[in-house]
Amino acid sequence: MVLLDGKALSAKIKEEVKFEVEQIVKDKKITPGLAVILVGDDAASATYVASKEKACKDAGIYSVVHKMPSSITEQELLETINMMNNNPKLDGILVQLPLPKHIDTTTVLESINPLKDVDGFHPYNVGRMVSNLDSFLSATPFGVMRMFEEHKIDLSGKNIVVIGSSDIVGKPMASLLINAKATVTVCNSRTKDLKSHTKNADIVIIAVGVPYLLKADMVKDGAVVIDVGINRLENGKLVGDADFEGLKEKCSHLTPVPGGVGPMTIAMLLKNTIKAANLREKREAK
Ligand SMILES: Nc1nc2c(c(=O)[nH]1)N[C@@H](CN(C=O)c1ccc(C(=O)N[C@@H](CCC(=O)O)C(=O)O)cc1)CN2
Repeated sequence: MVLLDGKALSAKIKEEVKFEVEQIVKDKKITPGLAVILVGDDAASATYVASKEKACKDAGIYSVVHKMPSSITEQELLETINMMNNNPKLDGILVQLPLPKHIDTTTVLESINPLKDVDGFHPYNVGRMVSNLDSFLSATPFGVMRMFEEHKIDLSGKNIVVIGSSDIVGKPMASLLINAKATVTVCNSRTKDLKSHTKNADIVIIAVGVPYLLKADMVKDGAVVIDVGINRLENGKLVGDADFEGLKEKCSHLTPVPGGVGPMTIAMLLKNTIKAANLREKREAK
C-alpha cells in the first residue's frame, strides 16, 4: 500500500509557493497578501487559522487575521469584508467556517470579491469550476486533485464514489472529478446500501465526519481511499472517516489521518493566494 503522505507533499508545495512569492516580489514589486476573518471562539477554527497565519509567514506572504466576537452582527461582518475588498494590498480574503448560526454563510461568502475569493466558495468561482473554466478551487478538493497528480493516479474512466455532499468538499470534489472524465457517484446519509456503491469503486473519497464509517469489507482489492474526515474521539485521538488499520491491507493507496488531506488544505490555500496576487493588476484596472 502506498501511503498518500499529505504532510510531505504539502511541505513540497509550500516550498514551491515560497519560490513563487520571491518571483512576484522581484518581478511585480508587490507582496502577496491574505486576510483571514475568524468569528467566535471555536477552538478547532482558531487552530486552523493559526496554521494559515504561520504558513503565510513561512512563505513570505503578508497576512492579517481579523478576529471578531461571535456576538457581531452580519452587517458588521459584511462591512469588514467590504473594507478588505477595497484594500489593494489584500489579494485574498477568507472567512473561516463555520460561522455562528445567526449569520447567513451564503450572504457572507457572496460579499467577497470573486477575484479575492481564495477559498473558491463564491458562486462565481463555483460556477466557473463546474464549467471547467479557470477559477479559484476550494482548497481541500484542490489538494486531493494535486495528490492524484503527484502519485500519477489516473482518473479518466475510473469509477469514483464520493461519500458526503457538502459545499466545501463533496460537491466541488465531484465536479473536479467529472471534469477529469471520471464516472462519479455521490452518496449521502440517505443513500441506501452504501456498500453496493463503494464495492464497485476504483477510488473512494469520504468526507462525512463519522469515525471509521468506511471499512475494509466495503471496498474492492486495490482501491484508492482518500479520507477527508477529521474526528476527535473522546480520548482525544484524531481519526478519519475510514478505518485505516483495516483498509491498509486492502488498498493500493490510502491517506492517513492526521497527515493526509488536512495539511494539503493549507498548502492549496497558499497556491490560491499566489493566483490572487497575480490578479492584482487586473483587479486594480477594474
Ligand atoms: N474558510 C474555510 N473554512 C474551513 C475550511 C476551508 O478550507 N476554508 N476547511 C476546514 C478547516 N481547515 C481549514 O480551514 C483545515 C482542516 C484541517 C487541517 C489539518 O491540517 N488537519 C490536520 C490535523 C489538525 C489537528 O490536529 O486538528 C491533519 O489532518 O493532519 C487544516 C485545515 C473547515 N473550515
